[in-house]
Amino acid sequence: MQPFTLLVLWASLVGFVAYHLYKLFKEINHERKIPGPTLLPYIGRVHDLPIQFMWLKFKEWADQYSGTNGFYFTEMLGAKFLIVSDEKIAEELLVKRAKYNSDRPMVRSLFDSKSTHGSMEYLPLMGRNQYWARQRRFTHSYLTEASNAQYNGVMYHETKRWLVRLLENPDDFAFSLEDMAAKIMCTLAWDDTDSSEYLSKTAWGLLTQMSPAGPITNVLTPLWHLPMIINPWKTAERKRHDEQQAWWMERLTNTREKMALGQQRPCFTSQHLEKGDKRSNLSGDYEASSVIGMMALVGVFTVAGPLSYWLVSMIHHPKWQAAVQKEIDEACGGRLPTLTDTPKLPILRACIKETMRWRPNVPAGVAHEMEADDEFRGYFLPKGTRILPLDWAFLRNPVKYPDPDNFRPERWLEPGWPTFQEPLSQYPTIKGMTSFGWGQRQCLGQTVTQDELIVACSALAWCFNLKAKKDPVTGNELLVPVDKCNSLLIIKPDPFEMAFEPRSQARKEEALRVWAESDANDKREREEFLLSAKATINEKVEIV
Ligand code: HEM
Repeated sequence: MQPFTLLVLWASLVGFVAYHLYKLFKEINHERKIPGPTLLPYIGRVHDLPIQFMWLKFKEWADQYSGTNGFYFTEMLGAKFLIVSDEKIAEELLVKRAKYNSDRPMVRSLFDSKSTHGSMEYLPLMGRNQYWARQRRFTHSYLTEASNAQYNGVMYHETKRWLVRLLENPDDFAFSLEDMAAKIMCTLAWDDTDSSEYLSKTAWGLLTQMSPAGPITNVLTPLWHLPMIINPWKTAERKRHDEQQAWWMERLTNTREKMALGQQRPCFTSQHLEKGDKRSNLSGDYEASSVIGMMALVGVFTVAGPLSYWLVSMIHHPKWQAAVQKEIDEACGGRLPTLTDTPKLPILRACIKETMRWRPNVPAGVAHEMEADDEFRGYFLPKGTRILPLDWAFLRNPVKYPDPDNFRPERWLEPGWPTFQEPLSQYPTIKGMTSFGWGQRQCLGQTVTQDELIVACSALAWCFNLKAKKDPVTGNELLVPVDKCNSLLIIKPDPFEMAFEPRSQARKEEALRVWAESDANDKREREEFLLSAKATINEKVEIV
């Protein structure tokens, strides 16, 4: 071919592509479109959205584009996002229009995250389908029953164990904190505290896999479709998934075996197996092991986040730490607080709530996916749009939360602040915070979270002065960062060092004593249970 002909062909091709891209650019950025950052054809806005601390960029765009709407639009590799920065809009879209705005977007790096094909594995990620409906009912009833019945004892027991672990090995606090949350969930799910370490491991495994900051296939989604043989992401996920499911199933099978021997104390799994599948509509063992496993798993990183931030906020705000300690000492007369003291502890509750406002642990929010086209405030929203309720923006609204960047628990305690509510025996409460999500998908763990935080944070205040650690060489205080954290969907602070100073020798001794007593009671109850099981079996054998 002649060079001139080649040149003309090239020029035509480049011209065609440029015209096509320009047309597309005009189309996706047309005037009547919902405001938002300028989009590029095909990639939308993926090029300058950082994977790390994504919620900060979303908030920056909200300040630029939300205006009086309280929302803006963006796109990433074809996925459409309506980012909501005003909680009243979230209420309208996700509560009032919940009927068709309660689906979930697919998580690319999980197999069948929405259970569209019947995997039945991850309740919080499921589409709005039959599995979600029955598992939500199941989870709700088990968590409610647990809160009405036995779980306070489990929380007290594990908190006492934690205090002693902190006394004996304070430098391991990040591990023992999470392990305490895991032990509570393991006791509720299977009455088996030995599983806690593995539960935490699987919890972080799943959380990483489903987060945009996890495998690259969550952002560059086409990579997921490479053939298995050259696809390291799929291979790794297959292994993680299969191990996790096998472990959940093994927990259920072990429970059943122990029940047959009369050696299983009550727990979610034994309760379910006793009732049988019909009562709950679950399809069988696989689904039951998954819904219970998922409940246990979710209860680890969700509670570990605010509890870790509690340490950070107390170290940085000694005045509030002293106020919480004084309140507890006066209300409880020197003994370890319990949940029955809650109405008398508004300062404690205010500091917990303010910690969750100041450092929310799901800062980007959890997306809902639209199941139908909709018209909202004069704008067209196509089916499949992901509605992201940006919690970081809600909780930094300067009208509702004056001085939003600072830790100000008085906003919950003093008349004159927009968020003040009476009576203080009931408020502040973390239940209903925007951080727990919206409408039909609202979090089912609010009571567990509130109870666990009250028990654990009050126990810390009762036993310790939480302080910065001193450098052994220079004697200078080691900085505890306030803004260093991971970037997963649910966050916690990066590892830091701190000191747990017992408030007095007497408190230290009392903490050791109450744990020894609780441990001895627990062991005695377990032995008695096993003895009575043995006696029942012997009786049955004699009768036969
Ligand atoms: C600080 C603690 C927690 C926070 C901030 C939190 C936050 C959330 C959020 C934002 C959602 C999604 C809501 C939506 O889509 O609108 C959610 C769902 C859920 N949460 Fe929590 N959560 C916490 C603790 C827990 C705990 C301790 C449990 C259980 C033991 C739990 C169980 C669930 C379940 C099962 C769902 C799925 C609900 C559904 O999809 O229908 N959460 N949570």
